[in-house]
Amino acid sequence: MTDTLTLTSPAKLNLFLHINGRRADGYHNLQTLFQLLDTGDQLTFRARQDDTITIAPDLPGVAPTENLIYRAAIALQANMEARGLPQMGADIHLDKRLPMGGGIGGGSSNAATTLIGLNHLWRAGSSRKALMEIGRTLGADVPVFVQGQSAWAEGIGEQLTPMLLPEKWFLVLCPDCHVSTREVFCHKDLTRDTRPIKVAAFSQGGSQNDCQSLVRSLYKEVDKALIWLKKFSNHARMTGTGACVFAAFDSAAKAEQVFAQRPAGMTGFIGRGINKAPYYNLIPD
Ligand SMILES: C[C@@](CO)(OP(=O)(O)O)[C@H](O)COP(=O)(O)OP(=O)(O)OC[C@H]1O[C@@H](n2ccc(N)nc2=O)[C@H](O)[C@@H]1O
Ligand SMILES: Nc1ncnc2c1ncn2[C@@H]1O[C@H](COP(=O)(O)OP(=O)(O)O)[C@@H](O)[C@H]1O
Repeated sequence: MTDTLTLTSPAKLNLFLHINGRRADGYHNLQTLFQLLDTGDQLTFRARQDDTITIAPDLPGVAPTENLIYRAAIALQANMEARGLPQMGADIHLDKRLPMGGGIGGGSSNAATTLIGLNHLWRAGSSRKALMEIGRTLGADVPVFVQGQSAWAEGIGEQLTPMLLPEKWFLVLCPDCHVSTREVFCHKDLTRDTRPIKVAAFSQGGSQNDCQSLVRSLYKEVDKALIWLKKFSNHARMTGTGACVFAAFDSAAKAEQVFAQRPAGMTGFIGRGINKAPYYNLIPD
């Protein structure tokens, strides 16, 4: 076993997102289908013999101790301490490729990849389930990335059923605006009373993103991107609480052909849907 490890931290899309109600603690019960993508950030972990955690480079607008990578490393250290295991540290390099705050889960994915990578490097011996529990304390979307499989999710996103989805090619557009997840969930006009559906209803086309109409009305950039993408796909949709929007295609060539025609100044990427994250086999079940 070496003391350096490089992992891809994948993006996700919410193929649909239904909000079924608000809980007493303010969080929302939802149903969603998480599709993992092969596109992601690159994280390199180098083990240290002392207990220091360093992360380079800094993320613009994120205090070093608020970086989800740091918070994940500290949470794993605390868990190891509670289990009487020796403390170790790490120098972590982040090659950030995914846009932040776009509803593609980059921060949550970075946290999950850190838990998995450091669990391996530090020989912490935690199970997938135990790491998912730690992940839950860091954010609603972290457990699905720790589980490392495309999945149907309920509850606040933590009740997960792995799904085998067709591995399509997704064109993702990233409108130039930052949508706060919290702002959307707190908004008085958010649709939050969608009736729960069964998994099969999704494949019959009975689904939507309940945040989409609200976010379109608040952010004209999202509205414009969706209007444009709908010219090429009837199923173009927003992911999570936005701002990114996506459409699925049967081939890379078709996705690239559409992407090449994108409006001037519009950024985005093409990613292949994957059913398992690249680091899936790093943790024993
Ligand atoms: C709704 C999703 C769909 O994937 O949106 P995106 O963030 O990906 O856009 C996620 O579950 C978000 O997960 P995550 O981004 O980890 O959310 P958290 O940090 O746990 O919560 C941010 C804020 O969103 C609200 N929140 C989040 C999840 C949830 N089920 N109900 C909520 O009400 C809460 O106000 C919370 O303070
Ligand atoms: N390592 C990280 N990568 C991305 N965002 C991070 C990270 N650590 C903290 N954040 C914060 O989390 C927010 C949400 O990030 P991200 O998961 O990329 O978006 P979303 O939840 O919309 O999919 C960011 O705007 C940023 O302030």
